[in-house]
Amino acid sequence: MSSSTTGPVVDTEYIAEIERARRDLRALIASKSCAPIMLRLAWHDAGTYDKTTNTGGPNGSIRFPKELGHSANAGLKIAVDLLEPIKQRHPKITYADLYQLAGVVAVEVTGGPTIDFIPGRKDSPDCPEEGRLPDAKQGASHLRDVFYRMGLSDKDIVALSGGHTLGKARLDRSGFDGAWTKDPLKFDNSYFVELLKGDSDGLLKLPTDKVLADHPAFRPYVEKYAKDEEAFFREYAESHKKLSELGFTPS
Ligand SMILES: C=CC1=C(C)/C(=C/c2[nH]c(Cc3[nH]c(Cc4[nH]c(OC(C)(C)C)c(C)c4C=C)c(C)c3CCC(=O)O)c(CCC(=O)O)c2C)NC1=O
Ligand SMILES: [Fe+3]
Repeated sequence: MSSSTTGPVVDTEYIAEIERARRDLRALIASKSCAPIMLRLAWHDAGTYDKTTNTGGPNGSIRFPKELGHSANAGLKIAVDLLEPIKQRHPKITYADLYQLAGVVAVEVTGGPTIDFIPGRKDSPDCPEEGRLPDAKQGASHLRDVFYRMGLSDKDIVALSGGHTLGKARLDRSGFDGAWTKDPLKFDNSYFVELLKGDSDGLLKLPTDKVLADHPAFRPYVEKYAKDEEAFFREYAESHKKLSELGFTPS
């Protein structure tokens, strides 16, 4: 059976290859300062998961032009193309594993928490329909619809949104502009500190960011993470692992 149906055989050689790819990813991310877009790529591959149909999720399908063409994925071909040479150097590693490993490394090399990574995701030949990722212009019920569909919780919504500590929005991609934090290449809890400050000094807040501070179900987590970076790191690492393993049963 090919790995496309049963997934890769995760033997000692595959695990050794993963560690070699992890080193290549550290070098790539350091040389290109591309941690934010790598984290966004990992999320956008995983964030299409539907627990009811067990479709979508971290399966490498975002590499196909059809899914890259979805409006929420604008700009992500840059990340896919940056990773292709690493895929060629480590052909046994599935795209699904490579993209999630890139997201884990992106968080770690920018000062964020260590995230447990279990390999073995298989690549899918199928792309999910457009519209499964959240729309930044909507509010709490939309966020919950999307994240609950993935099998994630209110806590996951807030913790994962903390990933906006990295990177920036670009007008030509999403229509939004600017960074969420003062240091977009540092993974820390400043996203939550800025959220509680309200609109200030030219930093970005999407409608889906603002709702985290306004909605009673989300605000307690925002306050917790703004006050206690270790708690944010701990709970972010749990949510990141959960999202990166949607639909995947680590063996
Ligand atoms: C919770 C809802 C949510 C929404 C609606 C969202 C939307 C969103 N996220 C980003 C960029 C964006 N997003 C992210 C991490 C990210 N993104 C993301 O939402 C998903 C995937 C579920 C949509 C999750 C769950 C995570 C968590 C780590 C990074 C690191 C960057 C900066 C990328 C860069 O600098 O190039 C943009 C700007 C795209 C651009 O202009 O290049 C937008 C519009 N991000 C959100 O969190
Ligand atoms: Fe985002």
